[in-house]
Amino acid sequence: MKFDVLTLFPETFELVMKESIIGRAQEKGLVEVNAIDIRDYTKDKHRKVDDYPFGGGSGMVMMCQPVFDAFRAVTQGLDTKPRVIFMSPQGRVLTQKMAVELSKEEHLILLCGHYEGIDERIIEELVDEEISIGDYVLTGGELPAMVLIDCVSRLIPGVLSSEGSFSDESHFNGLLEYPQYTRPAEYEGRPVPEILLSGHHANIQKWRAEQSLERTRKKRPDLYEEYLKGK
Ligand SMILES: NC(=O)c1ccc(NC2CCCC2)nc1
Repeated sequence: MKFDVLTLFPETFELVMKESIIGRAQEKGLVEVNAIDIRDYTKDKHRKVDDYPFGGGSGMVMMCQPVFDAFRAVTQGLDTKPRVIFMSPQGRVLTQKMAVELSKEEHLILLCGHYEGIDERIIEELVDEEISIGDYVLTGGELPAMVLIDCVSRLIPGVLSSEGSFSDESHFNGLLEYPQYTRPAEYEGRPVPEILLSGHHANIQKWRAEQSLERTRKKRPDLYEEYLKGK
């Protein structure tokens, strides 16, 4: 899986994306994250990437030319146009289901805006879909892009050592995950639920399924409703 990220802050990506799981996935050649500096594609000597909004208003807007040319540089020579995602508060809110879909793509281009936004013609012409990581506004699309890369990459076979653990994790089966415990069996007088020490795998599985249902009903009644409908 290849992510080409069009951004004004490529170094932020290199820092975060070479760490831990994503870093190891890149070393294994399972994931490739390229940060492309939009500013490298400006045409003027001041490397200008933004300008005042037509019609007035506060803040600056990212201009078309550097983004169009950065996009063309990334896509030239490709026989198919990769899916282009603009990280935006107006986008479809990212869910685990969407992450599973996206993890099946070979190549994604993520566009990170800054300032007050980007020229609408970029969205009309280049963007296939807008994705949001939640209903709040950020100063840039870089953090949302890193969130998307993280939750998509971990679904790619070989990226996580403990594969197959997806079926139980939160949101995978539409429910929240059961509680997790590790050694010691008692910490400052707080015991681990007996059932987990019993070695009865069938009973443990049953207990975990009940816990998932119970905590989803309590913490996320919306998901619980969905889950009951789907049954
Ligand atoms: N909720 C989000 O995923 C999100 C994405 C981008 C953003 N800000 C960017 C969008 C264009 C200029 C700054 N804010 C919020």
